[in-house]
Amino acid sequence: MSVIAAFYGGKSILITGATGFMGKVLMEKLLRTSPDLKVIYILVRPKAGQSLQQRVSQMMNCKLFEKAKEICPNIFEKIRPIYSDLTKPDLGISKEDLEELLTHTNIIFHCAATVRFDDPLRHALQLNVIATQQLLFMASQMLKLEVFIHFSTAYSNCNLKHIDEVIYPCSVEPKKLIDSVEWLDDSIIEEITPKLIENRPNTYTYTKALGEMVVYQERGNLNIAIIRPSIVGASWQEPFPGWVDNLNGPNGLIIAAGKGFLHSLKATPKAVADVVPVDLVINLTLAVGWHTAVHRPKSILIYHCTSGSLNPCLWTDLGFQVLATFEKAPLEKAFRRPNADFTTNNFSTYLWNTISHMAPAVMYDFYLRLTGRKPRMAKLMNRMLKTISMLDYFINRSWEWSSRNTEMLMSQLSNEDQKLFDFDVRHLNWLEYTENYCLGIKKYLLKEDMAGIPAAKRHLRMLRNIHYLFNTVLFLIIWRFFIARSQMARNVWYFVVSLCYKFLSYFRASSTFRH
Ligand SMILES: CCCCCCCCCCCCCCCCCCCC(=O)SCCNC(=O)CCNC(=O)[C@H](O)C(C)(C)COP(=O)(O)OP(=O)(O)OC[C@H]1O[C@@H](n2cnc3c(N)ncnc32)[C@H](O)[C@@H]1OP(=O)(O)O
Ligand SMILES: NC(=O)C1=CN([C@@H]2O[C@H](COP(=O)(O)OP(=O)(O)OC[C@H]3O[C@@H](n4cnc5c(N)ncnc54)[C@H](OP(=O)(O)O)[C@@H]3O)[C@@H](O)[C@H]2O)C=CC1
Repeated sequence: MSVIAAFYGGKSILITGATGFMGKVLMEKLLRTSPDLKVIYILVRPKAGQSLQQRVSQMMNCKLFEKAKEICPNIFEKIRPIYSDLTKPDLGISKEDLEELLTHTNIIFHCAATVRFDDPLRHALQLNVIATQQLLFMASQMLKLEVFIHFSTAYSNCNLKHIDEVIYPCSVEPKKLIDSVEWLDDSIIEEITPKLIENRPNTYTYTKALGEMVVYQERGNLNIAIIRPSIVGASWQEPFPGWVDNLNGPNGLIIAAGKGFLHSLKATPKAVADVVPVDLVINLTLAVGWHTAVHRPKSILIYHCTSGSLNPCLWTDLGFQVLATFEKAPLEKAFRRPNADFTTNNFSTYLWNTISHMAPAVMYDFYLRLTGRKPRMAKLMNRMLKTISMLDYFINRSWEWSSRNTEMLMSQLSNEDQKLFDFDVRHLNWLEYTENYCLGIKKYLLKEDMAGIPAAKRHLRMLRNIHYLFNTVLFLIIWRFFIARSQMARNVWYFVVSLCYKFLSYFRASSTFRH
């Protein structure tokens, strides 16, 4: 019997961010491996015109939960959605719901956050810091709470090269900042944001660092652990390979490469793609929850969940594996043939952005206009270039994360738990993982049918022919232009034509001779 699975049996578990990428996988694994858990409270806000119940049933009816439903048939009874908006006072939770949570909750997994890189500081602070503070306050009143697991990111201290499993001090006290933004005007906050985040690239990494500090300062007697994953990618094995449902991290650019939008990307040749599969992160999280509750460490332990030091994969290798997969299983309705390369300096990046991104988009928009349709490609390209500029910082640098706590935990698991909750990234085969990742994007994110692959391949062949035709016509036009204007070009042209003629005559003569 798995010790970890048994630990979650009979427990009342509170998850924030359960409708997010990691939250769903966490919930799925809990229901599949500990179907005898008592209840999972999930804090949800209504969204896109859907009520709480509608959102939750739509989520639970997705393919991700199919296996869990077989093992835990009464899955809907195990989930108790609770209305909450984390940006509201007291997290927007009603008095009755709060009472229930305070009385019953045994375990908290705090996943909710804004992960946008361009969020205004006020909003990022509200979700990643103030909501965490409020949740800690609520946790401190819980009668049966055994453990509080906080999700941070390995990049919360990306201003450092080597990052240890410790909480680093922030230059501004989180509480002082929270007080200040209450009365500061939005325009002033925007002005001081670059000064506050200093050498971090965005408000996300900055507020995640502040969030950790708040956890440390307001820990009281709570039994807390912090998980710091790097870039979380599609599932590796569970509940099936390749599951992914959003455009974050590398996903958007993988699609852009597969659809033929992305043709060049600046990446330092030796920079490591520190991607970790979502199921591996969740396995570590559940192991940490068990360990922290049972062993009650004296201080807050931080667990890095990264791949670079134990099983590194470079962005360049990952990129070429992505292209190789889309060669075998192309995405439907590609704009151009997937054929991308990495650039290493700003000049070549600018050049290729102009030639292979903006120029085809502008030409295609011209064609759309000519055929009476609305141009849209240049807008899409600009959006992709904006995304690339936001991710540039992470693709062109490498970090070292120590992982002593994660390794210590691995050594404490039983043989069965090491298999059921495998978080050893050394077991990952990158080639196989990347292939499943791309196929997962095709199937689960873009909802493309694998039966459409022959048609997608035909479409790519047609694009290749258009490409050759276009290049030939372009060459002839340019050449005609030169010939008309320069004697030198005409001389070269006559020389080449006479050479070809002599070559052909020689071949014809030698083949006649042989017969
Ligand atoms: C040469 C071969 C290449 C082969 C491929 C190689 C791939 C290499 C990829 C390298 C990626 C490196 C990634 C590093 C990430 C480090 C992460 C640190 C880890 C974390 O802790 S947090 C989790 C990560 N968080 C994110 O990734 C969020 C990033 N996104 C944003 O902040 C915003 O979305 C962004 C980029 C600022 C764009 O904002 P905006 O322009 O306002 O657009 P919207 O988000 O509102 O969306 C509008 C529209 O675009 C679609 N969308 C959203 N995101 C993407 C995306 N990444 N790519 C493409 N399209 C995207 C979205 O669905 C919307 O569509 P609509 O139809 O609704 O308009
Ligand atoms: N994905 C990654 O690559 C990494 C993620 N992390 C961390 O892991 C955690 C989970 O990330 P991930 O699952 O990817 O993020 P998602 O963006 O997929 O999910 C965020 C979750 O937070 C919820 N949320 C956001 N705002 C509110 C609000 N105002 N009220 C209530 N709920 C809200 C969202 O709810 P709704 O559905 O209503 O929007 C959603 O459930 C985060 O803490 C993140 O910092 C760390 C490293 C890497």
